[in-house]
Amino acid sequence: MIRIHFIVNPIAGHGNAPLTQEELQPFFINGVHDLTIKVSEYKAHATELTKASIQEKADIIVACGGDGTINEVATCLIGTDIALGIVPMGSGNGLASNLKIPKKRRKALEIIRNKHVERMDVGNINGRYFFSNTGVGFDASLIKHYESSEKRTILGYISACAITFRDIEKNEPLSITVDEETPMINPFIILISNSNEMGYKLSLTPKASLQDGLLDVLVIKKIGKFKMLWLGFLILIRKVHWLKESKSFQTKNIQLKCDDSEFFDTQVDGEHNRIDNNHLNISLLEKSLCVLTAK
Ligand SMILES: Nc1ncnc2c1ncn2[C@@H]1O[C@H](COP(=O)(O)OP(=O)(O)OP(=O)(O)O)[C@@H](O)[C@H]1O
Repeated sequence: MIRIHFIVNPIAGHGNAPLTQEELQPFFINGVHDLTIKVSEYKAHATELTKASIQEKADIIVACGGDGTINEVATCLIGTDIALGIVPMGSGNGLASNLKIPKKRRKALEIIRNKHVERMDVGNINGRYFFSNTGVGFDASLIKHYESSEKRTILGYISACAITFRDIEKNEPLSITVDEETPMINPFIILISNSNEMGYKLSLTPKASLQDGLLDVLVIKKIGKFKMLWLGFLILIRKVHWLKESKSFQTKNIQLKCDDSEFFDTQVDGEHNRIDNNHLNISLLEKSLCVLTAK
């Protein structure tokens, strides 16, 4: 018997399409697959449910949600032989896109049934894991405002974007050093990515691979508002490297240091995460997660 546990985030992707036992059963075989559905009731609950599923000897644990849900589930599976399945139900679904797991539920469930396992790299930022990307600067501020608005809708996103733009000029100067290089004052973004997709088919690190043993880093120095509009356009056409204030490179390990603050506001797989340390150590665990993908 193959024990498959589905951990469902009911609010992911605005919670419009819950997953039910009736919907799942036709894709699996009675007597071969033993299905369990668990619903996450609050932030970080998916991690508790996954730990319980590991105790219950699940063979496959499926994260049903977006990158935040995947992060909570997959964090418990690192270094185990339990395969992570994904049913993309989030808004952006960055990691699922990189893994070519379609949003069409039937196709995503077929991938789980077919059980084709690959190993992928996992990032680590000061002890916390990330699977898609992490970063400081504009994206971290945007997500912080988005989460505090409590409106997980496109309007909430637009309003968070407007507040982040407005506040950019007001921010206290923060001097940030990347590795041992010259400090930068208020860099626009420092994005460290394992995946080539950020969600919504957007990418700031199109050359990133989940299996190359490397992190792809994008650093954009402080830029003015017109340059930000130009950057927005370059993101849409996947040509961020045309911006002369940008620098991209690959590495296994990167250190960030902030001289003017005792903490970093970061985003980790699209969720705000305050790290109470003025030093960030970001590294990679090669091929440490088993994930189900299309062949
Ligand atoms: N029942 C719940 N009520 C409120 N929040 C929840 C609940 N269950 C899970 N969460 C939280 O929901 C957050 C968002 O989840 P997730 O990232 O999967 O969806 P999304 O934001 O729609 O997708 P994406 O990240 O791909 O854009 C996660 O931080 C998770 O901890």
